[in-house]
Amino acid sequence: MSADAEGRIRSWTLTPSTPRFVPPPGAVDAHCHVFGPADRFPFSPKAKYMPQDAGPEMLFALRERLGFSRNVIVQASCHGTDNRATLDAIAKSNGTARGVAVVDPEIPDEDLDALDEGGIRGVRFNFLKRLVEDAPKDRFLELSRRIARLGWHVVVYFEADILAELRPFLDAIPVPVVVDHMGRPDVAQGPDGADMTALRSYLDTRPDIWIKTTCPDRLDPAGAPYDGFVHAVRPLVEAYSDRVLWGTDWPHPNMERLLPDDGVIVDVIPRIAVTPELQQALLVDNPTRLYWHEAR
Ligand SMILES: O=C(O)c1cc(C(=O)O)oc(=O)c1
Repeated sequence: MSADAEGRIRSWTLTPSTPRFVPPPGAVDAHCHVFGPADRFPFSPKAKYMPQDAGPEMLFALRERLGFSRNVIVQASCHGTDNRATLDAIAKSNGTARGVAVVDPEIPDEDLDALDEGGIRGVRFNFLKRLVEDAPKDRFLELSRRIARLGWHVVVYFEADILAELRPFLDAIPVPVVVDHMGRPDVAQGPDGADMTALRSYLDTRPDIWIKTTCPDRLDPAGAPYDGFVHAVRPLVEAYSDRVLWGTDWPHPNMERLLPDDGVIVDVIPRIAVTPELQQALLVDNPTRLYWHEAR
């Protein structure tokens, strides 16, 4: 594990390998984060982990190395509801990054407008108890109604064992829903296992539910080259090709014990999206529709 003198943890590899796969022009890393820099953007007092700085310069250098053109920066839980680090990274991107915020559900409309101006296109609701203290469903629902006027969506992060319990809440969300890391299915169950079956039946209820086919490193206990992840996820990419997204998840919050290699993670893409058409949808067309829709 890599911790510095202050106990701040590094969860990313400093020298990722260069992937063999070359993403199509305009490819979007649609799930990544920034941490700090903490001297300008301190972490939340409620943060469940204290990472080393991983700011926009590092993110954009990685993007270059991996062959991507754009980023969607998702507010990390360690920054709580203070979105300044995410907004700062978007502002430094010259229009090549958009973001997803975490906000207090009672945020005033003017503050939502300011976030929209700063490149935010959705809000994230996190249901992982190891990351956040509470997830007030009623207040989240009210907020999801209020963001409809902005054309935003909701991003939800939950684990497979609570999908059934969350269904009434999820079904009531009146804007598009993006499911982080596919709702963390047990990929070892395979493509027809209970978790994937439950996810598919949720996806089949509405055409505006999207999934991020991300995090082989988190979801495949067998590790690289992530054969179990590929086996379980490839059929999903094929069945829902117009509503799948992909991202590195850099700087891989809480993955300090395994330090995922981003180059290896990128090389999973052509194994889950096996044709140029599927790759174009996953990496370019779908994220453009969701995050750069005004530019079409
Ligand atoms: O599984 C995680 O630990 C994790 C944490 C965060 C976050 O802290 O925001 O974001 C993610 O996408 C995944």
